Amino acid sequence: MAMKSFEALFAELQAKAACQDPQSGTVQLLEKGVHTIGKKVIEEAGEVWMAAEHEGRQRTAEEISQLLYHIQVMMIACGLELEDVYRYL
Ligand SMILES: N=c1c2ncn([C@@H]3O[C@H](COP(=O)(O)OP(=O)(O)OP(=O)(O)O)[C@@H](O)[C@H]3O)c2ncn1[C@@H]1O[C@H](COP(=O)(O)O)[C@@H](O)[C@H]1O
Repeated sequence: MAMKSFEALFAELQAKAACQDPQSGTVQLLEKGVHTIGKKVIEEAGEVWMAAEHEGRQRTAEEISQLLYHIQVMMIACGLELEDVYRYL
């Protein structure tokens, strides 16, 4: 399986947002706005917690990937670049 880095996914999502690809789930989610995206972030965070407590390493990794995705969608919805976040790390 081809691995995708956090940075590569972010670049892909920014490109999708820029071209407004109507097939893209990301574009559809961005249209719904920060309130809906925020709910997905919380939902995925809860799923990470539950997986970590009860579902093992692989399910936890999967849920974390979904949380990272939704965090990136939130960043794009807020007009944030990777550097805007990285400067606080
Ligand atoms: N990495 C992801 C990714 N992770 C999670 N998700 C979305 O998050 C959902 C998971 O949420 P849930 O756990 O609630 O599962 P679900 O019940 O299927 O979710 P619902 O759609 O019903 O809310 C998935 O169904 C996807 O819609 C993702 N959607 C897209 N990507 C990647 O983003 C890129 C752009 O995708 P598109 O915008 O769809 O072209 C591609 O590289 C994709 O692989």
